[in-house]
Amino acid sequence: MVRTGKEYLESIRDNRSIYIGGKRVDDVTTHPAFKGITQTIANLYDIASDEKNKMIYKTEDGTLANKIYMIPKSREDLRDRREAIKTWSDSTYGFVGRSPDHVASFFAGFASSPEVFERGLPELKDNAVNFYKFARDNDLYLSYVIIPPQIDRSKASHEQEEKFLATGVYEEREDGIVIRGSQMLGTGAAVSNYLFVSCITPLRPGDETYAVSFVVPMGATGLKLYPRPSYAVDKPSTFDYPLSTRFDESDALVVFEDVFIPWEHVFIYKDVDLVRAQFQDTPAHKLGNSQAQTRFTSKLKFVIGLAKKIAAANGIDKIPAVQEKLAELASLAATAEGMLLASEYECTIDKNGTAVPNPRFLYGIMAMQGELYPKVIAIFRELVGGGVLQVPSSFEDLLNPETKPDMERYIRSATVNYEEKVQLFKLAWDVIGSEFGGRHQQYEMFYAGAPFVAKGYCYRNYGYQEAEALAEKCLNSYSIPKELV
Ligand SMILES: Cc1cc2nc3c(=O)[nH]c(=O)nc-3n(C[C@H](O)[C@H](O)[C@H](O)COP(=O)(O)OP(=O)(O)OC[C@H]3O[C@@H](n4cnc5c(N)ncnc54)[C@H](O)[C@@H]3O)c2cc1C
Repeated sequence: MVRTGKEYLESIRDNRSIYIGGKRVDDVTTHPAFKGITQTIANLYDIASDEKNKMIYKTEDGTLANKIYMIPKSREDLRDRREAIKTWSDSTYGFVGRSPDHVASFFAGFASSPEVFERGLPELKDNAVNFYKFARDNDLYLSYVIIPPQIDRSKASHEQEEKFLATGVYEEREDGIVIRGSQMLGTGAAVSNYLFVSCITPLRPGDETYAVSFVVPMGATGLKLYPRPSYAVDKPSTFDYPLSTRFDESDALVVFEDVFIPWEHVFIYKDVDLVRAQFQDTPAHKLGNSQAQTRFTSKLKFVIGLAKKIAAANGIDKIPAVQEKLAELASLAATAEGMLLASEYECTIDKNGTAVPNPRFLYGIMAMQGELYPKVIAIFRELVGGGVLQVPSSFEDLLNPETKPDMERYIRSATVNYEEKVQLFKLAWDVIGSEFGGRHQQYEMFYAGAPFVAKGYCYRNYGYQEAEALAEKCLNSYSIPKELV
């Protein structure tokens, strides 16, 4: 089944506990902090359920599902899956990081490797695959929190001041477990159906209480979300803040106040090594991050397109020095896209027959992302100049008969009229200068772990043998001369 937007909106009216501005949110689909993003996600589901967008596939079990859940079996499948993901990311211009395709990709990776979960408790071994099928066949929106809260990073979870600061097992019962503690950072969690909870940060011996992996419906009793301030509220209009008002997916601290999780929703129980293995010994992390790079590629293209249009509007695009800056932007975007395509072209087929993106290129671009995106934004910032601030406070100044003539006369452009100019520059500000834009720099630097973590993936996955063999070959091709000259 592939859901429509309306079905998605109905599915998230479940009395979930979200606190914002000191109050509990009544209905996430109508609250001003979430209305924009829920409409955006609903639109994604409408796109996917429309056959002409080619986002539906036949699963291994003969059901019809959204391609975001596909387990790719070949390079062609990877391409097909990427094109589906791109259809979504182009529709949000890459500004919704944790759209439903992100965690769905992780679950496709889990389900492709059932033998990894067989290493754990026998009674739990089928749960990840069963939940994958349930999520796939109901086209669910999954989000995740897989990082312990930022308290004292020099200490393991079991060494913190209190036992249940990070999410852990408080009680084991016959029918399931009781979870207490908190986890960060639930992007999109407020508007998703289920939350996947685990820990991707390396756990240490003694951390067994925290070495779990499970899912929980967003409406579960005791599950509480504390989102950061919304960037969508109090904005005059979408014309004034085109991205903030529609794509603010929200990030939230998640608190578990003794939340009951039935065994069928538990995939890993008190197993430090298996918690690591679910991400690294299955294709989950690679499929999830190839989704992320597809989205990132859409975003870079969008920013570069906007930069080009703004340069033309200001009549600076004919200046060779400006063309050089536009070329620098283009080369950065082409590098990211090229690495994504290379990871697909150079994929490998694992022992389960799953096509896995090549980690050399996938983690190669992820390791650069923390510097690449801020660099793109810095160049864009330089190109737009003060134009982003030489705009009226709201669209109403373009309509008011007292102010409109001044707008028409003084907000001019080499190539576009005053309305188009204001529209262009307000969009640019939402990329580089609004709170939403600032959060996006933080997002691109941290969503897959801190920059040193992303570089660690690159270090471990480059495959230095080939490079070292070349260096060795060169070293062996000469030696100290036998005689003095
Ligand atoms: C906008 C946004 C959205 C996010 N969405 C999600 C989400 O949906 N789900 C989720 O689970 N997580 C999410 N995250 C959380 C993200 O995964 C974490 O921010 C990330 O793992 C880094 O952890 P941290 O923020 O605690 O940084 P820390 O680990 O505290 O690191 C901060 C800085 O400390 C320094 N540092 C710390 N340790 C070391 C070290 N060992 N060596 C060298 N330097 C070090 C580095 O300079 C590092 O950049 C999101 C983060 C952001 C910013």
